[in-house]
Amino acid sequence: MTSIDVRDLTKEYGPRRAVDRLTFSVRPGRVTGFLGPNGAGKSTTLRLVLGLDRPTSGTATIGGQAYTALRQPLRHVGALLDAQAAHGSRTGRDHLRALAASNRIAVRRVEEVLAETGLAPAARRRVRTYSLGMRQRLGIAAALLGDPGSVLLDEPSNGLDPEGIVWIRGLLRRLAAEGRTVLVSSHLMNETASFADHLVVLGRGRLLADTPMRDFIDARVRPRVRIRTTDPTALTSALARHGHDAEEHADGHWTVHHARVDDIGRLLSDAGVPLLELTAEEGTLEQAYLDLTAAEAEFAARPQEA
Ligand SMILES: Nc1ncnc2c1ncn2[C@@H]1O[C@H](COP(=O)(O)OP(=O)(O)OP(=O)(O)O)[C@@H](O)[C@H]1O
Repeated sequence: MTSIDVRDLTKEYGPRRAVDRLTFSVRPGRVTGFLGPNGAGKSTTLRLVLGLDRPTSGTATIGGQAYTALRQPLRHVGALLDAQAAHGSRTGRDHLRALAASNRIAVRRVEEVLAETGLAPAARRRVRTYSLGMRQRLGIAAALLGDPGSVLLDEPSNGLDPEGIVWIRGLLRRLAAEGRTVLVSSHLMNETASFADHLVVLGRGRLLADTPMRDFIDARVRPRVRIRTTDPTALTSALARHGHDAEEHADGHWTVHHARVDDIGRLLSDAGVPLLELTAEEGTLEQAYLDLTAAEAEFAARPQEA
């Protein structure tokens, strides 16, 4: 299966560097979340990978080849960049049939992707009558039409209802499990956390992180433990003996910061503290992402302060 390789990629629009010497690889068999604040350069990078724009310098390849060098590119890479791209006066089925014909894709694939994206009942309707969520599904159907080894999706959950969001999550996981290369940009952290294995994070055109999602979170958010007990005195003294501080909350539960549930559970058990609840509070992707981008903003602000 194919990797997407971005090497020293730079794109300047006049004096503005939208993408700045970016190097990363998107590997097959996992879902890579593509994150970064507004204007970080995600869409520009996707456009460069898809040959829709020319880099100022550097390269972006899919399975070692530039997109523009691929014969029948939809068979190699499927992309959803702009769900509004389909012609409003065509039916969903005709839109996909036209795409299949111009890319020498078997027409049976049209029915397969209509079924896969849940659009079969709406296939005879004109695209202009589609809701935002249906257009999004049509864009995803088009991306899957050529049964591609790589899939690039820009904000695929956009406009989808809760059922659609659950569906896209399963679809992304399945595409990765089939060995495909899956890159998904999103601003929704909870959503990204539900499907991504790996993250590539940009800030002001540069690479801020390229790491497994679990490592990304663990490196930035210290774990906490949530406790409820019938004996707060025994709890706080047992914790204090081991150098832990506990914070009490209005509803009576306690938080031990910077601590692992296994360690706290063991020491409270040894001390005979009666427990009603003992829960690991793992860091979230949102906390870790905000921590990284805040640090980046601080770094950006420093030269101006000097
Ligand atoms: N065609 C263009 N002409 C001039 N500047 C552009 C063009 N396309 C993008 N830019 C600029 O490049 C930078 C990166 O934009 P880009 O759209 O790639 O970011 P993004 O990470 O996708 O943002 P968002 O999350 O808002 O979609 C921004 O400063 C943007 O204004």
